[in-house]
Amino acid sequence: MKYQVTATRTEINGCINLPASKSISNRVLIINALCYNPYVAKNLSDSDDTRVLEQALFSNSNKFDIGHAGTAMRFLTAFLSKIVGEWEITGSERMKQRPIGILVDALNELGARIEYIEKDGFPPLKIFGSHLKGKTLELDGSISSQYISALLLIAPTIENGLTLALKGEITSRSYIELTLKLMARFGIQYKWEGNTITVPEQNYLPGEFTVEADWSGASYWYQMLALAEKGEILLENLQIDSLQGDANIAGWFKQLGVQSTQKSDGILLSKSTSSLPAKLEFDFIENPDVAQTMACLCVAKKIPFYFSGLKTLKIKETDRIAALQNELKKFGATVTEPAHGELAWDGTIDASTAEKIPIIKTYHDHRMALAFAPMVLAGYNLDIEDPMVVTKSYPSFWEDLKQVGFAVKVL
Ligand SMILES: O=C(O)C1=C[C@@H](OP(=O)(O)O)[C@@H](O)[C@H](O)C1
Ligand SMILES: C=C(OP(=O)(O)O)C(=O)O
Repeated sequence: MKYQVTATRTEINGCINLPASKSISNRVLIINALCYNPYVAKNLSDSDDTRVLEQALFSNSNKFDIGHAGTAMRFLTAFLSKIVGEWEITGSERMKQRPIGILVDALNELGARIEYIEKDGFPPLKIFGSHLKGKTLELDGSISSQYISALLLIAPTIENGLTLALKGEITSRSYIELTLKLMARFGIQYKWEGNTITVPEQNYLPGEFTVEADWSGASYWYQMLALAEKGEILLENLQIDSLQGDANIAGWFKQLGVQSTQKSDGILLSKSTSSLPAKLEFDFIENPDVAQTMACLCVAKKIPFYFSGLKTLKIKETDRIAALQNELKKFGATVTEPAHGELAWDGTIDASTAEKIPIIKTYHDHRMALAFAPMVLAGYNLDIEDPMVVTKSYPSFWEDLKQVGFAVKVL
């Protein structure tokens, strides 16, 4: 199936009820399971990634298929390692290509027994859960912060707690901070000094919790407002003062003419008259999930860019570097990869590769659909292939677009 997306006007106005953060939801689900919390978290995400984790945690089976959900795969692997029993976790074909060896080695060192069912270093996994004993582990922090978060979440419940000595350049540090801040909300004490995080053995304190609106999902509305000629969007329940690292984008978008004003019921996005920068440079090491938003925005606005901190993009839902290069070419933009983890564009549009109605491939990656659809506000007509990929993080995206006046037609 394809969607044909068209902007019926160049102004957008409306109130958007954003999805809840799947990153927060999935951490709270694990914490609640670890402390038998009698309170169900409020405003849990309705995304696929949260649904699969919730289903696994409340299932009577010992075999789980978590589809495309990276956090569910990593967090559940750590969680099941300390639950006595035999478990199997698998996922989508892509999940079977996303590495998990660093986490598996760490858990095996703590006393679990995890075996690879197909290929060494990758899901699916067979887990023989047992009593884990904590120690100091050296861990490569440069591949995915999700391994670190997975270990931290179970750390207080392991005999003697856990100390992680992180090696290499730490990627997605804001997500490690998110994990620790949420653990602290449930009573956990920890120390983070230099590259060493120590979590003593202790009990999580059950309690009530409400999940925040999703800042990565908000990025598409910032992008739309930056592209629209006029308009105002209220992002309901979104808070500038957030646990999520992607709240950084409120600052980034100032230079792109989008103003964020905190209101009692959310953040009001409005247009300011500031002139656009001649070139944009961003480091995505803390914010990998908004790289596609910014790349599509720059091409639509014809702003040359140099992006760094993108090394982990090749092992996400798809190889996002290649996916961006392939699809932005359909707009005439040749985006280069000057070095591993970098993307650059000189602002040139090559008419010979620009397509009249680009048909955007989504590669099983929600963020390809979410980041490309807003480009229609720059005057393009687009077709988006396999548009329901958005349910991984933002199930109501197409409905929200229609609500503010976009035409979305099934082809
Ligand atoms: O912990 C999390 O909730 C996440 C961490 C990040 O992954 P990496 O640490 O693999 O970069 C991010 O890209 C992902 O969408 C969610
Ligand atoms: C990378 C993402 O998710 P995950 O790694 O949890 O599959 C994402 O949502 O952009």
